[in-house]
Amino acid sequence: MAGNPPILGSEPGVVPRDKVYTLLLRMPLIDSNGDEITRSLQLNQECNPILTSLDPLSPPIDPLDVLVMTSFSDFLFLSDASPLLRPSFLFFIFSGILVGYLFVGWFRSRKKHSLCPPGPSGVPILGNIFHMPTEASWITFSRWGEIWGDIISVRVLQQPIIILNSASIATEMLNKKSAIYSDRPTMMMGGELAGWKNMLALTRYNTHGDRFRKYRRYIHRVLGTPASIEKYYHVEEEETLRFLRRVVRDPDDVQQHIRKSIGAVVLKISHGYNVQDSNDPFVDIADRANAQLSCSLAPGAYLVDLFPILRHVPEWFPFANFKRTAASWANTLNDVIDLPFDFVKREMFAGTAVHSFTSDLLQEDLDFNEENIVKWAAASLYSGGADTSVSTIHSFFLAMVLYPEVQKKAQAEIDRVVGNDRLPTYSDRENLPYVEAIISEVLRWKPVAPLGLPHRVMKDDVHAGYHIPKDSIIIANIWQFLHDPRSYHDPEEFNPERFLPTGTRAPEPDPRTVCFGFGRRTCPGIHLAEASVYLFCARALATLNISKIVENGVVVEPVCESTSGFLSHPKPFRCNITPRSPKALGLVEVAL
Ligand code: HEM
Repeated sequence: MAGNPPILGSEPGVVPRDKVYTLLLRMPLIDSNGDEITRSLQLNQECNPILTSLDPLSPPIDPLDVLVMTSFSDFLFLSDASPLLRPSFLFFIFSGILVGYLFVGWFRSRKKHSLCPPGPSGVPILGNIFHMPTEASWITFSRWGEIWGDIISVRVLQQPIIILNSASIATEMLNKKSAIYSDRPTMMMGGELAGWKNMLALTRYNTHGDRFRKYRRYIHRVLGTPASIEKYYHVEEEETLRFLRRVVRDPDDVQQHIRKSIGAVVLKISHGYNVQDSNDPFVDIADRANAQLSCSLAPGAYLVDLFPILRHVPEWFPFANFKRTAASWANTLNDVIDLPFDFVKREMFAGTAVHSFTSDLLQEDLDFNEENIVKWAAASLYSGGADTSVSTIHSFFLAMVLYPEVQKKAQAEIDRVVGNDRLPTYSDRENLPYVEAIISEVLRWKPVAPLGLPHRVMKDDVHAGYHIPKDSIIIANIWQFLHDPRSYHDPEEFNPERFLPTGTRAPEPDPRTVCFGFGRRTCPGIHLAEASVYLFCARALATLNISKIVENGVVVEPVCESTSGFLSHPKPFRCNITPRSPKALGLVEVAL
């Protein structure tokens, strides 16, 4: 090979096709004297590397001397001018490396895996990848429980996953040993590429423990006890009233009305922001961001979550749509983080800010880092609080359509305790045990997060005699805990009575011990969620009749299914909603 061939990318037009291909190295190669040897690497037709020194007079360098210093990822491919650089070739090299990597991982993990909990047997290297359900995983995991027991292990590629099918095992493991079970796995698509990793729900406990504790401390100060929620009761009361009014005027879009009102409650608490009646920019963008997060967390939706190495694929690469999607999600996320925060700062500057999570914390003398933590903690409230309570309240409406006798009983209790001259308030709650039992039953019947959020164990552990390898993902099958016939009689049935003790029967377990998660990751919004769900349900029962639609004399059965994402919602269903009486309508229409 004569002379110095041009470096691809700098002069792509003069590349001698099919003769020699030059790749730029991401890092220059340095010899033992610290001198730079070369910035490029060439491949001859047989793909053998030729390294040309920076000094044109010195002979070519033996690649064996220096190639060990590089790795595949150190090469920056600059041209598609040659067959070697075409996507098919890159794909071939890439696949080879991937298979090698997986094989070594599989070989190493094989022995340890034999001590893990039982589970469906997988295939070499890929493990149980083909067993993993993509729809309603909680049902499949429950069925596996019937075969392999309460603690199951599977492996997806090299990733061990432990599935818990018993509430007591989850409590023993995730609550009692929370010091090692509180991390989250890396979520490559949503967390790393789109940037959600800074939200509390995805924050790593292992590597970002300080940040995690600050988030939790700040949120605890504002929402940590039932008493701390009391100062937001007026917000809940106003929003439930707006909600009822919207439902009475437009009963066909109840889910949208719930979403808007719950969004308004959370934004008021997190940023002191008053939501507009329609097309509110903050609610719209936050809902879009939440939908994107939910999409990114759906198991198996993105290959990059299974093959994290794919994150290095450049955006222009064929099949790299996920990179472009992640970039667009990152933009939505930036808006959701920055816009409401900037709003608070503007209001504070103008002296018109009202009390809120963000404005209260910004009163303190915070440095840039602390301010950033407040900003993300406030956004974490919205992302954690909006969709969850919406799903629970929507499930309540579904239950009332399907179980009219339950509705009548609750209305009778409200009429007896509250009367019909006013709406129920928080002070009535302790005198409304049947309404309280309905709320417990909704939380049990259709849990919002059927598999919670995944935990990750930070150390090797032994639990119930099984080896739980460090870095395993732990999935608590909350749906199964709440539908376990060992704890709940006739679990598919919506039956609030199960929570009311009789002379001969103790109440069944309170779903709150599991439906809000475990250990140091337990939902920090539990008291706010409880307050919202209670008031929305009690006031809806006091003022509305919710029933099946009758069309041409035929009763239309509502759809009674749930969506499959990591947050599960009732699928859209039709129902008939009317004011209970002219007096109830008057209470709803009262001026705010
Ligand atoms: C019915 C309503 C709700 C349910 C059933 C629910 C359930 C859950 C569950 C299961 C988790 C995961 C816990 C774990 O990893 O073990 C969680 C986390 C979380 N929830 Fe809730 N939640 C609800 C409402 C709320 C509300 C109203 C807020 C805030 C205003 C909120 C904020 C959060 C946050 C920030 C996390 C992440 C905590 C962390 O990772 O440390 N949630 N929730």
